[in-house]
Amino acid sequence: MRISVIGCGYLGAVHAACMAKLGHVVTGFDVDKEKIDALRRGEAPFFEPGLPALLTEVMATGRLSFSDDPAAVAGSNVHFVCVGTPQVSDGNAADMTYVDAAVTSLLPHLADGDLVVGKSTVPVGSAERLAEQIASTSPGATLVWNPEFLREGFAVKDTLHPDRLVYGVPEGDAGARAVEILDEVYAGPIAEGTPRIVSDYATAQLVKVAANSFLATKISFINAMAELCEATGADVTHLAEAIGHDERIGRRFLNAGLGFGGGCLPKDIRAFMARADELGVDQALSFLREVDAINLRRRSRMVTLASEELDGTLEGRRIAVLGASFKPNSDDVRDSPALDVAAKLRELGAQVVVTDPEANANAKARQPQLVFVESAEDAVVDAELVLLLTEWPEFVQLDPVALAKLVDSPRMLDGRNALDPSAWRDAGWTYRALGRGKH
Ligand SMILES: NC(=O)C1=CN([C@@H]2O[C@H](COP(=O)(O)OP(=O)(O)OC[C@H]3O[C@@H](n4cnc5c(N)ncnc54)[C@H](O)[C@@H]3O)[C@@H](O)[C@H]2O)C=CC1
Ligand SMILES: O=C(O)[C@H]1O[C@H](OP(=O)(O)OP(=O)(O)OC[C@H]2O[C@@H](n3ccc(=O)[nH]c3=O)[C@H](O)[C@@H]2O)[C@H](O)[C@@H](O)[C@@H]1O
Repeated sequence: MRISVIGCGYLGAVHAACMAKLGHVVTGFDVDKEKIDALRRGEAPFFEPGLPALLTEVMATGRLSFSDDPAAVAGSNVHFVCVGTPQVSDGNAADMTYVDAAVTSLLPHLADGDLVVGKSTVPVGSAERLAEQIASTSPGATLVWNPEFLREGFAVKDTLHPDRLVYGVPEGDAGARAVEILDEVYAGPIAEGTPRIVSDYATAQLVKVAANSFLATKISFINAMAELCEATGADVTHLAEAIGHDERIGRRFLNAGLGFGGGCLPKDIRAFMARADELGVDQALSFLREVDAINLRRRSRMVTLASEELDGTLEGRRIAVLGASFKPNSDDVRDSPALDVAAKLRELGAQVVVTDPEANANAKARQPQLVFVESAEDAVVDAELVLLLTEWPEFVQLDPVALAKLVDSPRMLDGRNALDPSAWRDAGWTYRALGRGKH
């Protein structure tokens, strides 16, 4: 198959490389020339484990190329739309300008029989609108909605071996033909037994936001329990373990702490609420307002705990922050809880020194007033308080005995319930964590 991928960010660059790995001939197009130049050199423009090696491997086959020229997509038969859908600056809705621009730039290059495959996360109803637009200029082309469920940090594995495939197709022959073509595109995962669900446009678009809403709700549920644990002296990590043994509940996504961030869960639940509002069914999703509120409360709780640890005075106090990315194994700082807390502490007068194994540069671009250093050891020198805000393995494995010698006062606030409290206490630290014991 000849495939084009429009938008080569966290989703698109991985998708393009994985499609080439599956044996297709792929052209990646992005309007960001710097990103395209890096990809052309075989360099991943962001940190994603496994992507650099995959790029090297598939570019050597000659099956993968990149361009910043929209005309480069001509000649491909399947066009994946992978551009961003961030939150609008003045509200909660998804900003559809990038998707609209991508489809508009694609239209002049579409041929009869081509498939346009939407992968971006969009408000339900977008596919129907875009299908009409495509039909008005290229009636021989068909739109499919094929949402993506990959996780950053596992993006290559999740794309090559997805846990399910969802196709939203139009009715009739065009839909049936679209299914056949997509089955050919995903022949590799399908041969491995990946389940595939074929449905209509509306369902396919809703599946994506429903999945992210469920995940966000699960995290906020355990963080609500963490609030109860803080009020009662209970331990949320034991609670999560105990309820997680019930297979109907499951242990995954029950890690209490600073809550969810990133370029997806927060903006997706807000955009979903905004869309429900437009559809007149806002009450159906009113619980997501609470999910969002619980999530944001964890960040302010962390700031309060930091202040309490320092006897109510943040002004001029030296605080080390371990972690800036929204989760480990990613350099993504979009809506990062860690960076948010670090910025707030600085705003309140603390001298904050931040370190992250991969996200320092991205974090500095967003919060240039913060001080960034290269290692945890550098960050904690003379610190009166250390905050673990992103549970990178290198932070979780830090030696509390060695670190105690570098700090001014051995006080640890664990924002991710990632450390072994007794190891830190035995090394002379005051250890506190979100949702663990009475604060
Ligand atoms: N990042 C993730 O883990 C996942 C993201 N998604 C969804 O995928 C979409 C993309 O997300 P990310 O890759 O994270 O965003 P991103 O911001 O990393 O990448 C978007 C890319 O699109 C490019 N772009 C913008 N307008 C364009 C145009 N008109 N033509 C060509 N390229 C254009 C940008 O330059 C950028 O490189 C979003 O809707 C997101 O919700 C879905 C599943 C996973
Ligand atoms: O739509 C998307 O873009 C993607 O969003 C999430 O993936 P991702 O944002 O990469 O990261 P997650 O692993 O879901 O973590 C999201 C946030 O939740 C937090 N989290 C996760 C799990 C948990 O138990 N507790 C918790 O606080 C993480 O620290 C992180 O800040 C979904 O997991 C993917 O399935 C989806 O495709």
